[in-house]
Amino acid sequence: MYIISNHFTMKQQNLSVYPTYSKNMSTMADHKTLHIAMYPFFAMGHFIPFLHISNKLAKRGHRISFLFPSKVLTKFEPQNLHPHLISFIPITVPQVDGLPSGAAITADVPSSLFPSIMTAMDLTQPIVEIHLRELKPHFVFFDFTHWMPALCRKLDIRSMFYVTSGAVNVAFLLTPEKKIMEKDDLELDVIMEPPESFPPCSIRLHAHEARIVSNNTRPFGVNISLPRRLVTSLTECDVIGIKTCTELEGPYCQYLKTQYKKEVILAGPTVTESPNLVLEEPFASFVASFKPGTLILCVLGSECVLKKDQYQELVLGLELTGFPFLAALKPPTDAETTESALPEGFQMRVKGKGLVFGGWVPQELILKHPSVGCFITHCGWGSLSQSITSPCQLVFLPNGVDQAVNARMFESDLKIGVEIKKRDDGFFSRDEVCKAVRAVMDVDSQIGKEVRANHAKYRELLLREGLEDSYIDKFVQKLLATLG
Ligand SMILES: C[C@@H]1O[C@H](OP(=O)(O)OP(=O)(O)OC[C@H]2O[C@@H](n3ccc(=O)[nH]c3=O)[C@H](O)[C@@H]2O)[C@H](O)[C@H](O)[C@H]1O
Repeated sequence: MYIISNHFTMKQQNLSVYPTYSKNMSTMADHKTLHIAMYPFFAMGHFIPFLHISNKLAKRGHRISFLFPSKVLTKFEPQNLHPHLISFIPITVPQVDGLPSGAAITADVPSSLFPSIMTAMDLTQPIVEIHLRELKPHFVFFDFTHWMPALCRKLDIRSMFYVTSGAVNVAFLLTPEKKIMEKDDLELDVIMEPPESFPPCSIRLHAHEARIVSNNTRPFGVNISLPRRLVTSLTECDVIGIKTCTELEGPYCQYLKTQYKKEVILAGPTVTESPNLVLEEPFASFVASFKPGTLILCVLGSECVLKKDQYQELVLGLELTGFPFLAALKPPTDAETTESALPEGFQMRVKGKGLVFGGWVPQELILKHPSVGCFITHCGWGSLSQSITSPCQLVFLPNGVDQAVNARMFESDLKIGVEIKKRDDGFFSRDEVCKAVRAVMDVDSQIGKEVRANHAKYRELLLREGLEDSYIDKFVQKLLATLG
């Protein structure tokens, strides 16, 4: 049972935040200018891609009303490149029993509390309805709020499930053919293998990853598991949008279109036009102190928190490589601080050539720095999108199951990087960390040459002049076509 500590009425919702543009901007008569409301799951890995697409659409004159939990709204203002077209609408999120006060997004809590973040978001449904009735957008872009399509139908608004995690993992795990909805106790080998009519690939899940999927039946938010929530969203939305491109995931997008019998619109790789920010201290001088192409950057997304033993294997593996490194790792679940989590004497040994940072680092900016020679990523789609267009070598260390599917595709299909090998129980050692890094950093080895050549090919493909624009233009045309 969840305690809702605030009762919301129209007057309590600060409706004066709406942009002062004339209402008829969103009349159907004017088909050239769309008005889109955005409401992504309360997580950095969702906010960031929704903001990217908002900037791309606003650049073409479309209006965006971005609904944000009031507590985090100001954090994103610097990334609003078109404030005259993108309005941030603060949403007062009910306090949920068990969530630390002040916690608003997944990055604020351990993964065990992610379901409560979802519950808080589910409880905003009445507030969201009030705003949508007032805003009257053409579309709502959403992802984890499976109740959004029904709410939109009631208000004569179109709904798009905007998938920020890439297509392959949704296609591998969440289609009717996979039957993940029907049976909670799917056999492991059914989960490990691609569905029957899945595009040819060498993607397979390991047993320890399949066990995570088969156990994923607990409620994620109010009375529904995450898989059921996502399949419901995919089934009931009017149109599916995906932050990807055919050059990377064409066959999987086609498969999703066949499975869900609806339009699948691709936004392209949406390489970010990050505001021209400059790398600041303490990172700027540390990163600049190394020769080009020698620094290992290790960032495991906004949510991953390792256990202390894995945390230590990872940092000791970085030390073993002999390369300088910068690792952004949240302190492990069973340790209070970074200092107490690091192995005895480690910080003295690596002083000046290794830095373990316990908080948020400007990943995109650091990735652009010439010192960076290798990026160890957890394979969240946002980080993978950035990694493909970066010149450095890639090592994959997936944490979640969708990240594991992404890692398999990038290593065994695209062949642009190497995944750190894990034991059958999912544990990885310092030696495996070192082996994977050295493999991609060795310009003379067969694997080193192969990943460099393939990575360069995809990087050139995705950075091709006009590619981004052609995807977004087509994206808008298909949105307009959906309005009929
Ligand atoms: C869709 C969902 O995104 C989630 O988000 P998560 O944050 O883990 O990963 P990214 O998508 O890489 O998003 C992370 C985003 O945060 C940025 N960043 C992160 C850490 C840091 O210290 N500094 C940064 O700048 C990074 O550059 C990227 O833009 C999960 O992956 C989930 O598997 C996936 O389905």
